[in-house]
Amino acid sequence: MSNIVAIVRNLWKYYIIGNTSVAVLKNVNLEVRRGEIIGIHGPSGSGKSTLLKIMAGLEKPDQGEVIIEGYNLNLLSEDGLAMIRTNIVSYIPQDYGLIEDFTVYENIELPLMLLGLEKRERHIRIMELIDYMGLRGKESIRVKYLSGGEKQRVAIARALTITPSLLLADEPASNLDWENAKKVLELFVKISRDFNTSIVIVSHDPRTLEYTYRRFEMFDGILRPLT
Ligand SMILES: Nc1ncnc2c1ncn2[C@@H]1O[C@H](COP(=O)(O)OP(=O)(O)OP(=O)(O)O)[C@@H](O)[C@H]1O
Repeated sequence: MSNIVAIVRNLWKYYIIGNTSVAVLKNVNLEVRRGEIIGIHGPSGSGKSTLLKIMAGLEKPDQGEVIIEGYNLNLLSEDGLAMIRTNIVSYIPQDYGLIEDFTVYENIELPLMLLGLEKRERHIRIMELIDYMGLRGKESIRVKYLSGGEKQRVAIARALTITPSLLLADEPASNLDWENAKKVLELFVKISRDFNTSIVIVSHDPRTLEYTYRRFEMFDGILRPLT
């Protein structure tokens, strides 16, 4: 197994805004090592979410490439990209990406159904994750009734159903007060230790960087290491 989980090489992305084409990622390069936590800090609109979505195979770059566990995402079909998302990379969107009317249990169950696990196996895995994330007792509560911190923990539990090599977290602490944000960030540290998962956390809050080992700044589409 290679020590490098992901390589982002010479990545460019443009959006048409009004009548003009605007570069939102400008020659972004990044290597993610196994088991490390990378922090990317930058203001709103600097391109952080766009980078994560491209790394998750949810959007395509205009130039450059992303290689995850040896797979060049540019060369994969839609089925291939779906395989990456169900087996290797988990992306946690800023709005958690949960189904608000479903219970905690049902939200965590969905990806396990996609993986084709039997009901009994699903149950064992769901309860393991519920315990791991400190959500015991909340299984049958609909997500819409949970606090922001609890929703974030359900979103992380769902992302962990596959034990990903790479976990991409978009502003995981931004909707939380700092006490709850710290608990979530400590969980990411625990996950990287327990499963050797590589984690990329993007945030506009510089305090988030305290929980990461290698730090970068994104400004106007340019990614630079922070020293
Ligand atoms: N699908 C899209 N179509 C057009 N423009 C887009 C699209 N997605 C993002 N943008 C623009 O690209 C720029 C970068 O957006 P992005 O969401 O990557 O930034 P961000 O750093 O994650 O900010 P935030 O934290 O506010 O989400 C913004 O100016 C945004 O308006």
